[in-house]
Amino acid sequence: MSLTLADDERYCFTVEWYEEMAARVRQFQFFYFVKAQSIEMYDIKNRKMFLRTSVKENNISPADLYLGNSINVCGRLLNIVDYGDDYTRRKLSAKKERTLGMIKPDAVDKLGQILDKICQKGFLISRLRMCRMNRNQALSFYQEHQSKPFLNALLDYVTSGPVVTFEIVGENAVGAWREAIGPTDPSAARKTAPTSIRAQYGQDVTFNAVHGSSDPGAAAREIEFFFPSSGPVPPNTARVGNCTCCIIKPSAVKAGMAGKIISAITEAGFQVGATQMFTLEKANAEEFLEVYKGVVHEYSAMVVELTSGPCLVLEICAPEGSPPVAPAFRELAGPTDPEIARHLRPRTLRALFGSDKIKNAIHCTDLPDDGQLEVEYFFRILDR
Ligand SMILES: Nc1ncnc2c1ncn2[C@@H]1O[C@H](COP(=O)(O)OP(=O)(O)OP(=O)(O)O)[C@@H](O)[C@H]1O
Repeated sequence: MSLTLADDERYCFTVEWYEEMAARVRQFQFFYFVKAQSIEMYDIKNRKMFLRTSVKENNISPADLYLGNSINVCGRLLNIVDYGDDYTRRKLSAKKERTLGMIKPDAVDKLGQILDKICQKGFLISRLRMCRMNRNQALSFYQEHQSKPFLNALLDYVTSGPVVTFEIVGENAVGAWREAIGPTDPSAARKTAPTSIRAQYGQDVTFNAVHGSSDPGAAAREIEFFFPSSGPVPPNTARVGNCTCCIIKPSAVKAGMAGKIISAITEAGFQVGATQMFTLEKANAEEFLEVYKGVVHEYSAMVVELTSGPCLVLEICAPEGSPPVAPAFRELAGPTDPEIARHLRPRTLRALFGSDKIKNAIHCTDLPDDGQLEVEYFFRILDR
């Protein structure tokens, strides 16, 4: 018996797409049919069907369907702005709680290890950026501690260097993340929650490595602080000096390899000057990869891969006075094809983390002179 769409479980959302050619935001009803594995979009203003496509072709799963997320459907970047019906709201809202996590300055050099641990604990990171707060911003973030005796020490601490902030989405995200980080004081954590993040990476009650929102209200406010839809945010930390660009590709992010790749990069002596999660529109991916158009016959597949989900962009830097970083980083990246890399250079990133020529774990800048340009593209032009 064939399944009609009317019998199928269906999730419905309101989504927005910024149509660049017309410079306007268009609204659609977005339908996700669970059993049929199909997607339909209905143009709200023009009251007609806009497109019908398959879930597989667009690499979208129910885990991607939550408010605030951006999904790529047929090359269009859609922002999920609201539930489209009560059934979807009831069914999905409890499963899609959000919270804010932060890696504090003393633990940012453990970024790879902490991200890996977050991933192993099964959390989904939906947005992430490295930034640096000034004192006023830190005071505003920690407004509930204005009268606490430790306020000054706390402000000194969180403004002493970059922090990495991220949004986690999932069932009971606030409580689950608080449990994962452990008690405020790392020495207590080492006794009562030895596998928690503070037990493993925290030093003392002030320098305790990570933050987690205390309740859903605080989470909403803190997410808005670091990821507002408009208005100022603490700036990203890109230095754009002796640097090169590395993109951990969507397939590697989805496979949970981002933390391990970052650890391999820092263990090889490179510094991560800045990092941010981006979900790219087709037009941006085409623009970024334009140098390969007509040169590399996998160009179209590279664009599809780069737009297939969130990627993590890193500014790779070397310590002061080092030789140009781009050629050295290309050595660590290894040959484009992971199969060749595994034969010739088995310790390179693509040999260790890539699966094929397109899903080869990372993009890295080809020509040394382009390193700054690629870093600027993400951190000066596309940032937010
Ligand atoms: N007694 C203290 N002395 C010094 N610093 C402290 C003290 N208590 C807390 N802090 C610092 O202030 C931060 C906020 O304190 P709070 O009581 O909200 O703890 P928390 O909720 O476990 O931590 P966070 O809000 O960072 O997730 C702590 O994470 C820690 O860095």
